[in-house]
Amino acid sequence: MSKSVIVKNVTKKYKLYKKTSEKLLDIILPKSYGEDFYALRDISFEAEEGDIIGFVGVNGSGKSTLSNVIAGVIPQTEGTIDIKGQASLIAVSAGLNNQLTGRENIELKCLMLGFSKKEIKELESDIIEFAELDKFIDQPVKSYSSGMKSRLGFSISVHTDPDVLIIDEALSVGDKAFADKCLDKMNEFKSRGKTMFFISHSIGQMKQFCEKAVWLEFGQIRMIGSINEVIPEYEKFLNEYKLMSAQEKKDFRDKALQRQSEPMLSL
Ligand SMILES: Nc1ncnc2c1ncn2[C@@H]1O[C@H](COP(=O)(O)OP(=O)(O)OP(=O)(O)O)[C@@H](O)[C@H]1O
Repeated sequence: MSKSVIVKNVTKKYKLYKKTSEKLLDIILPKSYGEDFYALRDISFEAEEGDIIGFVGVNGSGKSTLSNVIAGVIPQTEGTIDIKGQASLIAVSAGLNNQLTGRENIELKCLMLGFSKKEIKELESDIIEFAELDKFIDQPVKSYSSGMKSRLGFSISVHTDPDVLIIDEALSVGDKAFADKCLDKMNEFKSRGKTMFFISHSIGQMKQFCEKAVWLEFGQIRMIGSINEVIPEYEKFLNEYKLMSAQEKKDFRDKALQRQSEPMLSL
């Protein structure tokens, strides 16, 4: 098997400012203003062709940030990501221009991926049919429900045949029938040996679909392995986490963030 995605020492740092003036000072003065916040810290793992990897973790653990960084939607602050081929992100709000119609979004996304006008015309009807948008396809996307946006995003992504597919909570907003249709399409991709990353708060969907899992905790990898190893440990943690009081959750989070902000030791 050959490697399709290599994520090496990836860190994503944000600056948190208390006021806009702090942000301005940070830009114009050499002294640093604002507080560093690590949404991802020193993430490394590799995926093989045909791997289906689930990202799990409680809210704010960095799943979407990691998806966006792998898809090239946002840049990492440090580290490298090597991808064999083209990656495509499917997320509820990803990649659609709200001012354009559904049809214009199809054209724009396909043009950006290097398809010719003729190829786009050939793909268009399949994309619209799969997305079940019918007459709404010529309405601006800003008038779409979150389910409609998700269906359009999913349909464009799967029909442009990416090598690496990243699905971030995109199935959670549609209805069951559409989710089943998407799962069928994802299974087709799986049988064709594509690499996929899958994020869902549904542990059932994770177990059904993924073979491996990366458990993120406040921007760092807590565990990585087969789905059968990681999910039981994650569920055990979730049961304990759910029982924590708001203060205990805050202490747990503060401790993790404290560990995270300590300087990293290099080996
Ligand atoms: N643009 C930004 N500026 C500052 N902090 C950000 C930014 N985007 C994300 N973060 C922070 O990074 C952390 C990770 O966020 P992310 O959305 O990746 O988590 P998640 O695991 O996908 O959460 P959820 O399950 O709620 O979707 C959060 O604490 C979030 O507040």
